[in-house]
Amino acid sequence: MTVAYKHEPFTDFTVEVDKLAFEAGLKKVESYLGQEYPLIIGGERITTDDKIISINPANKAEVIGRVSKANRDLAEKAMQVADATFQTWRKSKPEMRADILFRAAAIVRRRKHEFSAILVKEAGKPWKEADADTAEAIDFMEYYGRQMLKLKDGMPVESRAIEYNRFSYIPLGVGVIISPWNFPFAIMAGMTTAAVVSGNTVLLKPASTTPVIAAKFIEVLEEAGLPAGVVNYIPGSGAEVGDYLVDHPRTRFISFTGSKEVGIRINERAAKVNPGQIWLKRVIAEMGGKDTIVVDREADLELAAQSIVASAFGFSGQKCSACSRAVIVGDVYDQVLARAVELTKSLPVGSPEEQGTYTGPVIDQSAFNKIMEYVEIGKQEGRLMAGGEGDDAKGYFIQPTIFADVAEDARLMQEEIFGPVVAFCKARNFDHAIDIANNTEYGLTGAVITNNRAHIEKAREDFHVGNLYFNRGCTGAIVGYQPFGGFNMSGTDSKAGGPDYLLLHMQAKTTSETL
Ligand SMILES: NC(=O)c1ccc[n+]([C@@H]2O[C@H](COP(=O)([O-])OP(=O)(O)OC[C@H]3O[C@@H](n4cnc5c(N)ncnc54)[C@H](O)[C@@H]3O)[C@@H](O)[C@H]2O)c1
Ligand SMILES: N[C@@H](CCC=O)C(=O)O
Repeated sequence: MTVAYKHEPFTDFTVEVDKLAFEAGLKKVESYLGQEYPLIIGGERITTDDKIISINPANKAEVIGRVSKANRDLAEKAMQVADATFQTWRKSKPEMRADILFRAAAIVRRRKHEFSAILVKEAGKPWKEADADTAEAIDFMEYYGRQMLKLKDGMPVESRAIEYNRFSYIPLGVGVIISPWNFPFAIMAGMTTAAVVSGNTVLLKPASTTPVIAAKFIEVLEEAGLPAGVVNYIPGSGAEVGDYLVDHPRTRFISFTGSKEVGIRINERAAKVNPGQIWLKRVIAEMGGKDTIVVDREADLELAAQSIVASAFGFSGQKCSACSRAVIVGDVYDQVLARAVELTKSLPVGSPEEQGTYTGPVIDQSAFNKIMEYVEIGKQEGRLMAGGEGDDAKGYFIQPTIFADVAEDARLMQEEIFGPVVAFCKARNFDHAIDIANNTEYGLTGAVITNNRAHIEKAREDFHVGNLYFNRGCTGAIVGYQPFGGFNMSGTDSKAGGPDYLLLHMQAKTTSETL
C-alpha cells in the first residue's frame, strides 16, 4: 500500500544546509561537464560521430555534454527494438511498472540538487526554478505510479446472470515522446513515465538544447529496474528524426510538448495513414500560450503587481504559462503599472549559478534574436517602461521588459514571444478585460486578481483557458493539484498531472464471457 500522494516540497535556500547542498550539487555537475553521452537503444550504448553539443546558455564557452545524434537508420533500429519489447512489456504487471516509477522518484530525490544543478547549467534555470523543475519530475513519477494502480483493474460494468463482463485498459504500443527544453526534466520525465507505466514502450527524443538531463534520467530508470528497450534514448534533429518517427507506420501514438507550429505539423503528418499502418495514430499535443493576468478595479493591487512580475519574468518568461499580457481595468491601470515597473527594475539579472539571481539567460542565440526582434516591435506598439536591452556577449541575457499602452490586437498582445517581455493593456471595464483576455488563438493559462465575487464567477464561466487562477499568478501548476493543459491552439487539453492523463496512453477493452 503506497502512502497518499503529496507534492514534493520546494527547497528553502535561506536554510544554510540546503544552500550548501545545492552548491555541492553544482560542484558535482562541474566534475562531469563535457562528458560524452551515447544513444541508448535496447540498452545498447551507441556512439555516433555526429554530435549535439549542449552548452551553458549563461556561458557559451562551457560545454555541458557531447551527445551522440540519431539519424534515420538509428531511429529505425530504435523503432524495431521498441516494437519487439512492447510484446513483453505490455504483459508486465502494472504494480511492477508503478514500483519502477516510485524507485526512480526516490533515486532522483536522493540526488535532487545534482539534477537541479544540471538544469542550472544546461537550461540556465535559477536555483528556485531548477528546484521546482526537479520537484515536478518527482511528482509526475509518484502521481502516475499511483494513478496506474487505480486504473489497473479497469472500471466496473454491469453483467447479467449468464455472463461476466469486464472493462479494462490495455496499452497502445510504441509511443514517440518529443519533449521541449523549457521544463527539460519535469515534462520530459512526465511524458515518458506516463507512457511507460501505462504499458507502452517509447522512443524519447529530447529537445536538442537539453539532451544531457534526459541522458541522466535514463540512467535513473535503468537503476530503478526498467528493462532494456522500454525507453530508447534517441536525441536528434526534429526535422530528420522527428518527421521520420511521426510518419512511421509502427508509431502508435505521439506525445509532444512544444511550439504551436511543430504541434500542428505533427498533428497533420500523424493524420496520414502510411503503407503498412493499421491504426489511426493518437496525438497528445501540448503547445504554446499567450497568457493573461486580468486586474479588476476592486483588487489587491500589490498582489496584482507581484503576480504579474513573477509570472512574466520567472525563468525569463520561458514558460508556456508565462504572463505575457497584463490587462488592467482603467481606474487602477497606472497604479499597477507603476508598481510592476518598480518591482521589475529591482530584479537581479545574471548568472543562474548565483543564488540571488532572479532572471538568468534565455536558451540560445535564436531565442535571443527572436525576443530582441519583439522588443523592437514593442517599441513601435507601446511605451517601453523597463528593460529593453540584451547582451549576448557571454550568454544570452535579456533585461525583463515591460511595454505599456499596447493595443489589444497588437502583435505583442497576440504572438507568443517566449521571453521576458510583458505587454500592459488598458481595459474599459471587467467585461472588456475578459474579452481582451480571450482575444487570442491560444487558451492555456490565465489569472484574475479581484475581490469581486460576481467577477470571479463570470471569469470562471467565460475566461476560456485550460488553467484559470484567482488571486495569484498564472504559472506554477502542481502535479495532482492543478492538472495542466490548454484549449484552442494551446493543444489537445491533455491534462498533464491529472487523473485522466494516463488514459490517453491506453485503449479500453471489453470482454464478455458467457457462463
Ligand atoms: N502546453 C504545455 O504544456 C507546454 C509546456 C512547455 C512548453 N510548451 C511550448 O513549447 C515551446 C517551447 O519549446 P521548444 O522551443 O522546445 O518547442 P519546439 O516546438 O521548437 O520543439 C519541441 C520539440 O519538438 C522537436 N521538433 C522540432 N521539429 C520537429 C518535427 N518536425 N517533428 C518532430 N519533432 C520536432 C524539437 O526537437 C523538440 O524536441 C513554446 O511554444 C511553449 O509554449 C508548451
Ligand atoms: N506547468 C508549468 C508550465 C509548463 C510550460 O512551460 C506551469 O504551470 O507554470
